[in-house]
Amino acid sequence: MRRAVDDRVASRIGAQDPILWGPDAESEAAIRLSWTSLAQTSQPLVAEVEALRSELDGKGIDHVVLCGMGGSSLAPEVICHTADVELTVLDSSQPDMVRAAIADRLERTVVVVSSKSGGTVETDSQRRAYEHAFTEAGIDPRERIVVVTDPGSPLDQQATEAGYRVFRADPDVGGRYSALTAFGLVPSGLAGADIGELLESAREASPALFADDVDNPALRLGVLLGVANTHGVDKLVIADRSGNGIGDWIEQLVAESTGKQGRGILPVVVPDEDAPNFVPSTTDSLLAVIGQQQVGRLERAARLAGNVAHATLAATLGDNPPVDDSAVPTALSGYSTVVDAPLGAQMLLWEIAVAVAGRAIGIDPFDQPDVESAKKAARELLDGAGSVPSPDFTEDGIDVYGAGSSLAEALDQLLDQIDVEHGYLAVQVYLDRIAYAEFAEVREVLAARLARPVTFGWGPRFLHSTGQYHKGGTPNGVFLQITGTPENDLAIDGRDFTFGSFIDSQAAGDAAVLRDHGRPVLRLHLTDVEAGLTRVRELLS
Ligand SMILES: O=P(O)(O)OC[C@H]1O[C@H](O)[C@H](O)[C@@H](O)[C@@H]1O
Repeated sequence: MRRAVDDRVASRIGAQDPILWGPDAESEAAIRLSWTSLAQTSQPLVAEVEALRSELDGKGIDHVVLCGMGGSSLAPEVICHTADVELTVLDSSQPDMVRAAIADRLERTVVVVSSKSGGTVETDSQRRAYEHAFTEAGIDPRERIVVVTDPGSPLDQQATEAGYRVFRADPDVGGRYSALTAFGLVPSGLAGADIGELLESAREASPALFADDVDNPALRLGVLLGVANTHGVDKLVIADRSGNGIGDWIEQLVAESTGKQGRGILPVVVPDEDAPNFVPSTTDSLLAVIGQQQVGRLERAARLAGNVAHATLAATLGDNPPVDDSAVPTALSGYSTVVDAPLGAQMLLWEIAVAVAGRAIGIDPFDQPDVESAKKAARELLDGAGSVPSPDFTEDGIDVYGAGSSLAEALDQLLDQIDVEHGYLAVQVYLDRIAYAEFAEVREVLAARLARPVTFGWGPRFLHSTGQYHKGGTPNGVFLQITGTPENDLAIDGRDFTFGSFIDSQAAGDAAVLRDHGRPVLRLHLTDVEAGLTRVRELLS
């Protein structure tokens, strides 16, 4: 901790010093650090977004849909939940989900299409689906589609040509650090969240969070994560009691930023501190509680509501082992901490902490080198260049892609491959995450059964988050992939593939890349989703 203070890490991040992560990361860092001043630089957006909201309100357009993936949707989702305003987030290529979103209040809907790169296929396909639906309904898409992208991206060009309203974001901010740019602010502000207050809370907290001070909570959290990781503690169990989904936002920030070069921190998001993996925890996990709940019965956790300047981390760490390079892993594993602050401040706190941790771990926290490999494999399958896998056998309407002669045996074989000291299981479910939301409870069942960290992700959403870690991070995961036949497929205008073939290729492409990386994968394809999920749940219990 003292070294981070002496090296002025926090203030140098604030001053956007690109050399902090070493020479290999310098060129990327040089174009990725503008997030540190967004509390000020994004200010002009507040009035612009408010003006557009009033204009739309005046026309009776009050249902906001956000089409976007990863960093382009996770922040607005949290901001709107926290503000208790409605935002429909469409971050899927699952055809039933796309169709359900489009069928919902189309005549009163404005669609924000958000993509930093402007080339994400899910987002492009969702835009095409809405353009088609608006046109069919006799509604001019120019009246209803708002685009957020980086200047000069392919989406910027298409949208400008089409005559859409375009918000151009700061290109010197990466996707997962873009919460306080147009990516977080435009959809949230249109949905009715107080984005001025969000920026204000980040602005107020900035001096404390960029201070070279042992009591700086962002620095303390970052050093704790980094030091623990270099001592083999490579999981962070996040008890998200906030109920606003910030756990999923932190998950992307931590997983994509740190999970590369065979290293990193696996975030394990659980609903509260009673959940398996939080209690009991494993010796390779740190614990964090997010939210305003009483956590007094946790042995070492402290509670502190209110301003981040007095944040709990400082209080908690103050009573506990010094965080420096001599700290032994046993002192750090199972270590609990509590993060609680207004949302804008909390986001900035985590961003700084992850940048600090990345420096300690020795990786570039601003790139995501392994996400592209799965996208490429999916593209090859769609283009007919890759070979479409065939199931090894079928049982009870479930196509099994993996070893074993029965479904039960295939599952047991997969679970047996989890390393008992350092392994984890990732459950990846490419289904309608609203219709089958309850299936996520299987995480707890498996965590209790296996006594190892278990993560749960909806595909393709997780591909833009933990997907980087699964392929590039510490190689100790095993993967259970569940896909399903949709109720109805959906065509995509101007494309020679459908939403159904796209999501299939995404799952098969990711499985192929995971296998290429030597990771065990079992894919179960449910030809009857309801019945298949019931059967899988029975077998996993
Ligand atoms: O905003 P976009 O360019 O569409 O990117 C959406 C997401 O795509 C990729 O998966 C990246 O790994 C993510 O960091 C990013 O947030």
